[in-house]
Amino acid sequence: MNTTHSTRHAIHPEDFKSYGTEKLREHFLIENLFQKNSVQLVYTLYDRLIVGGVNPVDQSVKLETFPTLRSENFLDRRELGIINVASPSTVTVDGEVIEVGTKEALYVGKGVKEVIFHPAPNGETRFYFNSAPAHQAYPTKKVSLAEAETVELGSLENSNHRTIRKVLINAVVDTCQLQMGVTELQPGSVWNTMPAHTHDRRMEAYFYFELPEDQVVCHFLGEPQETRHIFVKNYEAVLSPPWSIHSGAGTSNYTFIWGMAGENLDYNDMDKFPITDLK
Ligand SMILES: O=C(O)C(=O)C[C@H](O)C(=O)CO
Ligand SMILES: [Zn+2]
Repeated sequence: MNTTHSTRHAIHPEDFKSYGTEKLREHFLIENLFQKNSVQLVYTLYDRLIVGGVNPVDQSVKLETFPTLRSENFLDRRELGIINVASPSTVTVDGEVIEVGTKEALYVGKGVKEVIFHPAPNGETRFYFNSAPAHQAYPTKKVSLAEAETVELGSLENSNHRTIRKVLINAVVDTCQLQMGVTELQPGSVWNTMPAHTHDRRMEAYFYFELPEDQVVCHFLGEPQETRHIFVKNYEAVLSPPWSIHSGAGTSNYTFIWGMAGENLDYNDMDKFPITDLK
């Protein structure tokens, strides 16, 4: 088996308040997502979203089921959103070879039996993925950046000028509950998702990349009136329960992938907090 998996339990916001650095990192930070020729994944009990990474270097890597799922194939009861965060490469979905360029996305629906990730010719291959329980089979679809719903937010003056590309959202592709996108900070801008928000009906995971190796993002989480922070490095992810804000400030600009699952597919269903009310 080429898969390493672990489980993250859901945390009560009152308990969260007592957590120190080590516990916060243990429960919310996901490190080491890319290990040579393997799938690394975390099964969360936040809407049962799976956060994973695949790093095929010199051999193809198959997405295999694992004991927690108790299903014959990974996607027997799930859907999958993949985003390529390195060189252009290919993924085979039930025998069909699909080219996935850098930052392009691939939605794979429930019922697909075989997903195989292939190394890029230069060996620089990293696929990030999220998977959520699914109750309907929707077709597999590749989504290019040009097909994404794109919005520009923020300003250089407020250090938060960024481009949000909603690649896997219901205006672009049919999904059961998964939504994913790529947000790029412009040079000189370091703040994502400010004003910060929560969305009670969906959990979220943020995955940071294109962050220089010697730089970090200070990611904020917790209820808006009582926040905590985690320092995050390149290729690391942070879980955000529905009651938590998710926002970060980097020591440089960077890119991140957001992925959500839960009660609805309404990206705009979020409660924004005035910056001056955060504590
Ligand atoms: O920079 C941002 O703002 C975001 O990318 C926000 C995410 O899309 C998000 O949190 C959606 O709920
Ligand atoms: Zn959000």
